Amino acid sequence: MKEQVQKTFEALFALEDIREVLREALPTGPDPGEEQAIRAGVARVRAILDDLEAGTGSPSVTKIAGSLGIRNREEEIINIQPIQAAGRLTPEARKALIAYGDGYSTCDACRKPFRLDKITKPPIAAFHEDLARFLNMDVARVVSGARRGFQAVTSTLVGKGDPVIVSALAHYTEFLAVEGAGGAVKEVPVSKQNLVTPDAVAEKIEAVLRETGKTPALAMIDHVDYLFGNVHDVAGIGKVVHQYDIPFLVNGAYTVGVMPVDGKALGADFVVGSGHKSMASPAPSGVIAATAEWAPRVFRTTAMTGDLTHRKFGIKEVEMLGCTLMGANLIAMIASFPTVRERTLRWDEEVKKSNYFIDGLLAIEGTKVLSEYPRKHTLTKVDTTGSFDRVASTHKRRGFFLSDELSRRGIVGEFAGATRTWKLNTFGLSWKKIRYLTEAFQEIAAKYDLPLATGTGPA
Ligand SMILES: Cc1ncc(COP(=O)(O)O)c(C=O)c1O
Repeated sequence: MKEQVQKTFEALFALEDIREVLREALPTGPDPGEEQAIRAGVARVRAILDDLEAGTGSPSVTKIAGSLGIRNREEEIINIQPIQAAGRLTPEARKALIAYGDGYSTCDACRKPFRLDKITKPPIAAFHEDLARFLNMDVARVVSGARRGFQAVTSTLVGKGDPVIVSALAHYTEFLAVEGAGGAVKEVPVSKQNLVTPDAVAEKIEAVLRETGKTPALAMIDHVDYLFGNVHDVAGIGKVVHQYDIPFLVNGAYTVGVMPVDGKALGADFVVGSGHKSMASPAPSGVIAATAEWAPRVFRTTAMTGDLTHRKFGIKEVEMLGCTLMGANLIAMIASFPTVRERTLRWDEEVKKSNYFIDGLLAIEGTKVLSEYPRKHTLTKVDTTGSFDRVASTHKRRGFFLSDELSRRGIVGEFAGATRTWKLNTFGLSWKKIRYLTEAFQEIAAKYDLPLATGTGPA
């Protein structure tokens, strides 16, 4: 059924393509080139059909999305929204959403042993193995968001009153996961550069030991934090926490799916990633991976039986509530995976683009970068109080003037009216778009007489 629906969609869009091609190819009036034009048209139609048959082809997802009233935003605009950048879907994922939208669409061929990660058709089992390999971990599961990964680990390892090490830049969902398990967060302060250092982690552990007499049940550190997009020395921190025999969770919400992440090299016992944030997947989706040492605990199967019926559910994993990411979200995640895996290898280029843009922004006098600089990530916090915000104070649109100017140039994603200290993300923008973006900001600066400085560094 699913395949039929997809085929019908494709056929419809192919027809539309054909019509467009013919419209272009056929001249409106009598024309000596008519026959040639028709031939060219037919050749293009044939190419479209060939593509279709080969499954490589052109029934563009933009059109599918368009027919459903969904705009394919990124084709028309430049989006610098800080948290969406690496979650945007691939065309393959968009197709998968349509084909697998029905409820339990992934479960048609669920056979013994009845569990999502064991399904071979579609190849969900193989995807789990790919995911573990991708992160250089031993076992992986999909979850509905990074937060459910944190929760699985805290619920397994953290008991009432247990201290848990997090950083002062930890995401709120880590706090909630600790709270849900009855634990107590112990925050590691950050350095002047807003970095979490191994030394600071060691000091905090010592302080916790002194104050509570307890070894922390878990350390959870964000590989890249959500506030500054700074890259923290998680490998160094991993070494420290292991000296105290504390299990270590690396929160890769901003790294898994955009840059290479080698869990074992980081000393991670658990790596958690966010599908909708960084793996070109729909929300909610995410991943949790564990080492062979910890997997049996966090992915333990149920021992529960019914007291009346004595039913058993053997293979179902307690923390995963049996099965997790069923249906379209999972298949879309799988559909994006080849692209995601490949793009992590081009991370250096993403960082170069990020620095190119930030340098261009810093060239506008009064602008500062609050994140570490040069940039090591594409998520950056900037301070434009001394530049664009000076214009806002006298402009009749106040703080909205910058958003107005940007949207006139096809740039969206900043929080309109909240552009004093603010975050943006350049991930996935082509060099052409990066240059355009840089010029657009400088053009706006020039329009309002904000001078361009040379050799500007960070704050
Ligand atoms: C650093 C960080 N960790 C975790 C999360 C939660 O991720 P998810 O929405 O996948 O649960 C977010 C995003 O909201 C985040 O920015």
